[in-house]
Amino acid sequence: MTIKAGPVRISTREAAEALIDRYDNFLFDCDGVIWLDEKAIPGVLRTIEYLESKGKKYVFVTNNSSKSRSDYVHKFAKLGFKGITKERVYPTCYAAVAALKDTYGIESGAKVWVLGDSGIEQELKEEGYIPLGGTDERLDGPWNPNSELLKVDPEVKAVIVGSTKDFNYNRIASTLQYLLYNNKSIPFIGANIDRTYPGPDGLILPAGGSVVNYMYYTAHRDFLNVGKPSTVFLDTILAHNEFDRSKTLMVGDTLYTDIKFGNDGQLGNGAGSLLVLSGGTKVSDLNHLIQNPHSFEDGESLIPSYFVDSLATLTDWLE
Ligand SMILES: C[C@H](OP(=O)(O)O)C(=O)O
Ligand SMILES: [Mg+2]
Repeated sequence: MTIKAGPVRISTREAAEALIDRYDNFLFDCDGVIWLDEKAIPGVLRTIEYLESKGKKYVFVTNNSSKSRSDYVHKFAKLGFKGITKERVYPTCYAAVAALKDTYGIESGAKVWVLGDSGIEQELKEEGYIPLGGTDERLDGPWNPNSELLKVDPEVKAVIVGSTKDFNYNRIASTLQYLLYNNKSIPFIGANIDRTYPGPDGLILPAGGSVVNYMYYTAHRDFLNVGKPSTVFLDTILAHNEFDRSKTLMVGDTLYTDIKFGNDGQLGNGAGSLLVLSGGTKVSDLNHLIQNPHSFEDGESLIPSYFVDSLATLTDWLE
């Protein structure tokens, strides 16, 4: 299947070289770009090492809030990536905690209700916040209408909802109490809008956006999305790393998070998004978007500047 117009397919050595020459800094999405669940995508490590040898700078940006930055450092090391420190990993659990202070002025020491995995709890503790809910074992098991955790702690200052596989009725019901409390006045931070993520062997799995949107629907109130495609998140990452926006490329496998993130953020002077086809988006999805951009919300902002089969393909030509 061929693409009719729009993004440039990187399919030759010259095109790969020109692409890499054009950018100094790379933002890499993780699920579907670097790994599929616990397995690295073959050849990706080689590409990262190649970029490193060319003096390129890079960081990782993931909407998966289940793991903290320290957990991700371990995951990278386990998969053979060298020298990936905490400062180079931006999961949305980190972004959610940053938003407490930066967006809502909530000081450390405050209690925060969590519907999500330990990544959020760990990042909260690191900044001196007190997580409630989250992985608390009293929320495991069958529905308990007498649970003490259905009573709102009035000291809770915010609710963070993100990715979790432990999404059960006790957790939903307790979280709902906080989201409705005091005329819905407690800030509601969403750490993920992804509907699905690509698992191994082509399996498509529900992602954290399904959890966040469940709470959005049942509480009937909006949330602040702190993850991709938030331009606030992008600006923070660029500022931390002193990356020149015009020399930065976003590499991702999802159109409405990664590609929109690069496009809305005006990376690469308006040409700073590279779609890889190793994750959740197939060439037929891209074709469909290009042919019918107006049937998608803000469709133009989803079209990548470039696309390539996989990050690994770039170095297949270059070495
Ligand atoms: C899909 C997403 O992860 P990312 O692709 O942003 O690493 C997620 O796991 O919700
Ligand atoms: Mg991805």
